[in-house]
Amino acid sequence: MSQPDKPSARPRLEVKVLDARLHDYMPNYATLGSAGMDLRALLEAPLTLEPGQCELIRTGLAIHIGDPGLAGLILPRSGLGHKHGIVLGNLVGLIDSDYQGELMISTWNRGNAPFVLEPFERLAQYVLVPVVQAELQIVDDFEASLRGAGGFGSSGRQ
Ligand SMILES: O=c1ccn([C@H]2C[C@H](O)[C@@H](COP(=O)(O)OP(=O)(O)OP(=O)(O)O)O2)c(=O)[nH]1
Ligand SMILES: [Mg+2]
Repeated sequence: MSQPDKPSARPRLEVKVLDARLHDYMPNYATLGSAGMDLRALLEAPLTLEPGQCELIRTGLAIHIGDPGLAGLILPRSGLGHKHGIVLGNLVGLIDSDYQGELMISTWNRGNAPFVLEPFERLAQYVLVPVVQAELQIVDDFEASLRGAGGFGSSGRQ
């Protein structure tokens, strides 16, 4: 594409700031091409996560997407996950378009060393994605496909 960094029209999402300190730390896209906005840990003091420990961490923000054609994803930050083993207890957070509560981050230390999470540290990222809702239609048989029911490595490894 000739202008890969050209910003496209952005949906406008309503956000409630549940803790006034967050006004100084509102999520944003770090670069024009960033897919996610970083979410910060709303903590009163540093929190030590022991190896294997998982805690639900507040973000202080509620985002109402309001459009069933969109959803939010909470994803780990790659640096925290790869270098420090700080990932999500639910692996991925899926935020429904009608959810109006506070965004919470299930924070899991899957590593071998304690990790100290600092107040307002960027902990995870929020990605807005398109969603298609489906209707299920019950049938007795499918029209045959090339793959059929083959899966889980049925095509080999090479
Ligand atoms: O990491 C997450 C995952 C979910 N949520 C919120 C938003 C989401 O819309 C709601 C419900 O999430 P989900 O449907 O994944 O959880 P559930 O266990 O099925 O709960 P529920 O019965 O409320 O749907 O919880 C978060 O704040 N953070
Ligand atoms: Mg659910």
